[in-house]
Amino acid sequence: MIELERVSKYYGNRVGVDDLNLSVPKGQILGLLGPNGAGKTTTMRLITGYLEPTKGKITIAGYDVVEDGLKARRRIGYLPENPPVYPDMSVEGYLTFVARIREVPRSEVTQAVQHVMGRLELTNVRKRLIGRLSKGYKQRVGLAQAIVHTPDVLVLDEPSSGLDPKQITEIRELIRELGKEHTVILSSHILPEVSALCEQVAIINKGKIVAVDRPKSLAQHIQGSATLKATVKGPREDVVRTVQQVEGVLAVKVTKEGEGYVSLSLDVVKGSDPREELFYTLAGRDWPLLELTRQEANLEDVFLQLTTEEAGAKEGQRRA
Ligand SMILES: Nc1ncnc2c1ncn2[C@@H]1O[C@H](COP(=O)(O)OP(=O)(O)OP(=O)(O)O)[C@@H](O)[C@H]1O
Repeated sequence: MIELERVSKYYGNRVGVDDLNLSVPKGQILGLLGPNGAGKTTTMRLITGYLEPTKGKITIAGYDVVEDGLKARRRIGYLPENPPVYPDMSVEGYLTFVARIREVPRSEVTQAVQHVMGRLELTNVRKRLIGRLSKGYKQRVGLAQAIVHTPDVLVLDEPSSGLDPKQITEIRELIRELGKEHTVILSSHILPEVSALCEQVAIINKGKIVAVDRPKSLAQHIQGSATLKATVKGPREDVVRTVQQVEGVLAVKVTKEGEGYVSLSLDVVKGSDPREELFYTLAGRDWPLLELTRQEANLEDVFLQLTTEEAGAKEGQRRA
């Protein structure tokens, strides 16, 4: 339903996105995850035809967004990061206006607006001015304007930004519902959001897609390279030096230090489990091990590993 082939967008000589390939099949919810400035908004604007790619090809339901712009755009509903809502219009008035712009046939406008207001639970506030609504309701209006012309594809840029936790839960529930009927691509820098909603995640960093997979599989990629958390009663420097020498331990970081004890976070070699050796080594030095836990990698670790230069370099060294 959404295809990007070798798409680049440069702003002058500045890279917005570089050589992106992405394919979202019908009915899927794909999350585009990346830190600030990674290129998420640029990707969204390219897909929706608001920006033209410098290079490459984008198609929506088979229509090229540049050559067949109108046909492609009819199939897209877009919720920008800051939706241009009109504060002085009523909810119903605004949605009617959008339905006309989006070329809903005249005879169907009223029904389309009623339907979408029902769907997003806006019927009770239909006469209210948008400017007087809470941020959560404004976001519902934003979603309503995106679906009023029943598009195949929904493009949602940071749909929960600026919402409180209760509103976030509500918006997520709505997006999950919408995902049953639409193909959705949403951008976010919030990991739990992406893991909770999306079947596929594309991680974008510095304009490039660095990984695409199911959230679970992404985490499994680096599983085995789990971290150990240990608290040891003993002198800081000696403990760190000794632990560093245990086979399978890659790096040691002190996370906390108290009177006579030290807490450590240990990176370990993929697939190895140095816990036993660690126990005997510390016992041999008469340093009681107060705590030892193993933490499997999660999506957050993958994200950090793929988007942090320092971590990336470290991973490179490990592989080498
Ligand atoms: N109109 C523009 N002119 C010049 N550079 C731009 C423009 N828009 C974006 N960029 C640059 O392109 C890169 C990608 O920006 P983009 O807004 O797509 O990132 P993002 O992932 O959406 O970030 P955020 O989460 O902060 O919104 C950044 O380096 C940004 O500075």
